[in-house]
Amino acid sequence: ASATEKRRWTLNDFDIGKPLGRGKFGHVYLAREKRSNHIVALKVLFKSQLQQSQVEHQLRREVEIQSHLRHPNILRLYGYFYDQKRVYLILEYAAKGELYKELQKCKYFSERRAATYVASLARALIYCHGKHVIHRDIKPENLLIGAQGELKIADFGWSVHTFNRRRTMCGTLDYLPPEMVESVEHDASVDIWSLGVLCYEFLYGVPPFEAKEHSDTYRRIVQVDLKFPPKPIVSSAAKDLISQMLVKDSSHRLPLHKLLEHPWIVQNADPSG
Ligand SMILES: O=C(O)c1cc(-c2cccc(F)c2)nc2ccccc12
Ligand SMILES: [Mg+2]
Repeated sequence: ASATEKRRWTLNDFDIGKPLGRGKFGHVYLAREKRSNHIVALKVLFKSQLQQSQVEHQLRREVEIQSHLRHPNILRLYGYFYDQKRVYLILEYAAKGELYKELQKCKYFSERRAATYVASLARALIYCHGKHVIHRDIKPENLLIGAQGELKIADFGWSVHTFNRRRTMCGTLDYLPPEMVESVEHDASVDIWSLGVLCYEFLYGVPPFEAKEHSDTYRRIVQVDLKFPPKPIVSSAAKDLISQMLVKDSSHRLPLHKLLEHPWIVQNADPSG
């Protein structure tokens, strides 16, 4: 049987290593599965916290979705188990860590690096949409970097159909498309919008509709108040792609398969992704 296939896991199956980070509901640790020596990331969530925030059903559903997705640019969920106080998620270990830290360090990315990331995310989203999974939470905090520098979508904010109002209350609005900030029904094209926001942030170092107050960000999103600063210098091909994704009418956003044929992606993205 493969090292990480469906089994009844317990904490004794793992040697626990250094903490990799902390989230709202608990910590993530480096861990090694004893039988296979397979290195994983073990996410430890406190049941009390999950109950307080009333997210246990969302977590179950997202774990269900995540465990069935298989794509090089989507972080694997190998399994889960729980004890009296905690829920443990057995996750793929992304050796080069969090993308948002890399973006903070570099300030912004080269056009080749940005295009390579955007193309790999587009392929991952085409895969998800093909399985009727809408991500809805594409932002730097939810992206990790694998050992070969490849991007991995790492968030459990996945959901198939429900719209979690609470999420928009506490999370940043920056990445939400008009139809979500206006709380009208939405479809897979919300991910095209968020990918456009991400592409802008990769190239300029800040998201396009950033403002001091939530209310100003809200207004800039619904008005699609898109401006390209003079610095850093960005090619018109990149601006053209972003302008075709950040379109208010969701049915007029550039479809993801067309994105992969856009000149800026074809000329700049590293095919290996
Ligand atoms: O005590 C439980 O049965 C329990 C199970 C799970 C759970 C079960 C499968 C997958 C998953 F992600 C989480 N989550 C919880 C969250 C709060 C309190 C209790 C639980
Ligand atoms: Mg998240």
